[in-house]
Amino acid sequence: MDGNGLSSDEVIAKLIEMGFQNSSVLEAVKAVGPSFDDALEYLSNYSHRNSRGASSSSRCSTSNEKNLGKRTLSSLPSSGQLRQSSILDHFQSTARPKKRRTGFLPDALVPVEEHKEDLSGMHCNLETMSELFPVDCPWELDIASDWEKKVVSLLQKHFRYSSLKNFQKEALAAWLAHQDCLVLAATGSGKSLCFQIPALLTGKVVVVISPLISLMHDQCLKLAKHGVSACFLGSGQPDSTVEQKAMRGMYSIVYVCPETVLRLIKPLQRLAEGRGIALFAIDEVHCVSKWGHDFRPDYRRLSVLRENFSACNLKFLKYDIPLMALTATATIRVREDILKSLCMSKETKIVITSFFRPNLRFSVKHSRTSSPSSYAKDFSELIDIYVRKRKTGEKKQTIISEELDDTSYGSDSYEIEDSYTGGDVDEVDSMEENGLTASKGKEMSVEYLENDVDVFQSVDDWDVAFGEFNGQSSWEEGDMRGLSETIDPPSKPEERLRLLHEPLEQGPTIIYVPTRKETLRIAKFLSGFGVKAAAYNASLPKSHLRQVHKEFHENTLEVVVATIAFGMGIDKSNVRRIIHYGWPQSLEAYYQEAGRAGRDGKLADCTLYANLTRVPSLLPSKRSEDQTKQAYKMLSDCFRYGMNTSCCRAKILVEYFGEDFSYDACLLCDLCTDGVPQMQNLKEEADLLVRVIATNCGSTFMDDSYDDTTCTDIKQRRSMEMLNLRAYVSKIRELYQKFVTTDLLWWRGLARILEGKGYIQEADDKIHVQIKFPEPTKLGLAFLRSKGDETFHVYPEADMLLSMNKCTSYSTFTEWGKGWADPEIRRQRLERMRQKPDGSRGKQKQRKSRASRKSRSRKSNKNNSDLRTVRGRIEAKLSKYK
Ligand SMILES: Nc1ncnc2c1ncn2[C@@H]1O[C@H](COP(=O)(O)OP(=O)(O)OP(=O)(O)O)[C@@H](O)[C@H]1O
Ligand SMILES: [Mg+2]
Repeated sequence: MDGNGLSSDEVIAKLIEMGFQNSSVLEAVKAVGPSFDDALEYLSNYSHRNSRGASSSSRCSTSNEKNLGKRTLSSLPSSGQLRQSSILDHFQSTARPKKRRTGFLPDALVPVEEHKEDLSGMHCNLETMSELFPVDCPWELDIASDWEKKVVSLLQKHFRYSSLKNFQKEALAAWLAHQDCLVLAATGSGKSLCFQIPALLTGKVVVVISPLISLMHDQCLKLAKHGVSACFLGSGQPDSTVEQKAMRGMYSIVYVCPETVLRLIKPLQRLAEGRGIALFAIDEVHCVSKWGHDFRPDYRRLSVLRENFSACNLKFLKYDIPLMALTATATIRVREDILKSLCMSKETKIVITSFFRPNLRFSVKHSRTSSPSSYAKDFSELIDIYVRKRKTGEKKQTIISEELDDTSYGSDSYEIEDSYTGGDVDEVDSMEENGLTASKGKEMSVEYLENDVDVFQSVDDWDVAFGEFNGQSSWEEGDMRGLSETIDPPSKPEERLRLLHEPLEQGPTIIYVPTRKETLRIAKFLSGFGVKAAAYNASLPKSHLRQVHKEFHENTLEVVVATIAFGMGIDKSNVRRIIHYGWPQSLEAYYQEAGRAGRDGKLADCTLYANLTRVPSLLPSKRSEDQTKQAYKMLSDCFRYGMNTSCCRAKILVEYFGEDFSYDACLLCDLCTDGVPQMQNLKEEADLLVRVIATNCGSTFMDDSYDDTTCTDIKQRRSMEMLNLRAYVSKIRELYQKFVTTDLLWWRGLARILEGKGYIQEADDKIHVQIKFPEPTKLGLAFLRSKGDETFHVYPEADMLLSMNKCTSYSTFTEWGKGWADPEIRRQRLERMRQKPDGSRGKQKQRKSRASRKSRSRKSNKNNSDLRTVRGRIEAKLSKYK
């Protein structure tokens, strides 16, 4: 320390800052010791000595002199050995011995301190880089002191955000402490920033593992806008040089799919030794788990990251490179699986925020969701909203309403109107007819897809022309506008109540459907009414998908009708409606997709239209036995969510993810606003159902000693005797006249309620979405024996309410149908049919059904030939691009 309390390093740095040459300063300190005043005096004398007889080589170049500006203070030596201060000098003077490295400075390096900014955009070799950000240099010490301040300045500079959110702070603090971190935060909460900031803060590279190329592409584009260089690698990357450049450290953020990261272990190790890797971020990490909704086997192999990037394997590392795993949809079981599968450290910091999205308004509606007549009923409001916005003409409005009111509306009966006002009518024709309006382009029109479920896309689902994104200057006018509109979602109950009275703002809609075919059918239907709608599913041409993405982000599209292929991570702030048209496959998928709505914090609607009279059964086609079981379990949870009539929807959703919902109710969902149905005392019915089941299962079940978990011999026997719920309901109808007309749908709801109470359970080894082979439990038998309690008050569930509603239009529950379930009515009807003198009615019926079979087959032939024509057209068009 010198007399001013400065260390020798600080004395050196200060003198260099003042503009003295590096070598002179070192010589001065060597000569007079670490004293600032003495060294300054020495340098002054040195200057005089030199001005008298120094060689020109020791003088600073004249070009620097003119740059000195204010720095050439009168108090400082005015001679030529002073030169402009450079951060490189400072680092060189204090840096450790150089290591040999190759590579480039990142093209959009964004150093923290102001003076480092001079370097952005510059290309120099990595030797300089390693001086700036030496791998084993304790940059963390430098950053740790006031990292929050530095982050805020980066946030403002690049993203125009004023501060970090608490969970983002926590995640960054864990990373600074070299800890692994699992971030569980709601959709749209800003998880990406947790792994983007470390790249900006350190100048090292952040490697992000992401499941979809479309998602990587989206994020790279955004980063480029924010002035951060990024690229993605993988089979979707057409430019082979991008990978080499990335491995030499030219991009701050490198997105890779799991397959690629596994292939690139060695180059990544070299990158870690060169520019350095600040962090491995595993986004959408629920894909690791078999118990999650979107399992990707390659995600499980990511445990190699821990092995290959630990300090004990890579000697140049002081600490293991931290892992940061992020998701918005992980149940407790999935979380445990993630930690274990990725070999995350025992000290992994778990950062968890509420999964609650207070500005989302959830509701469930019954719909057959199967034909244009249901589309007409369910989408009339949507069509009105979008078409009214553009077309003020009364005529059009009337036409739409008339058409939509016609519930007998057949699949072939609607006319395609001019629609798609933004485009040239000629260009729209066949595309619109086929629901592919996105690209205005003449790409293709299809109705050729099988009824496929999009399970998941392979990582190379997306081909893009360019995979590198150079950070360009941030913030165009439009972006700024977008940002200023983002608000904090209402967390206080009174704020949420206020939302109730606000209309939805304008913005796009995403309709999620289970099958690829439906994406086309619904997009076609909506386009027919003039809505700018487009289909999106994994089997459509990449060029079309790209176009949909583009137009969706540019607000040119009003509605995207998609399978789950258009889900994870999509970050568009003003999506106002998410419609699920048909049962989703899990609540995780549902919440993930619903999470695309209202990311600007404003009110948004999430509506599930599902056929509440049918038990869903559509499952992914490729799955193991284990996965099948899990898939049924998840589908079952989803079904129960739809059937629920008594508990706030948001509460069910967040509790599904293991969160204690602290708000009681969201105040916005259909059940919070419309209220719950009246409770009913179903003691008699419940008693009856449990009794009939218990009686059939054998007298042992009525025995006091029965234990539903341990009695294996009974269980073996019962598999022989298993009756399904339908059979029990028939028995009840046979035995009790009173219940002859109570349909199966109603009993199905009651069975679920009894199962929920623990009175009956599934006897089958398989998992069923709805209890199928009921057997009584010990609790159920106790319920039968209980004499005192004569009430069993419950809320009827959605299917029970539907069956009680006489106006139900679905055929399975018509009086005619019900009649056949009644043995007496059935006997009478059969008798009457036999008695017809010439069986005329029977013949007439046969004729009718033959005619309808013929017409069906004609239709299907026509469809097939249409299909062939369309396919031909598509192939012809696609061949042009080959
Ligand atoms: N600190 C912040 N201040 C203000 N807005 C922020 C902040 N961090 C993130 N955001 C906003 O949050 C939006 C969503 O961010 P991001 O895409 O990272 O969400 P996510 O949590 O990854 O969601 P998902 O789970 O759906 O992928 C961003 O577009 C941005 O506008
Ligand atoms: Mg995300």
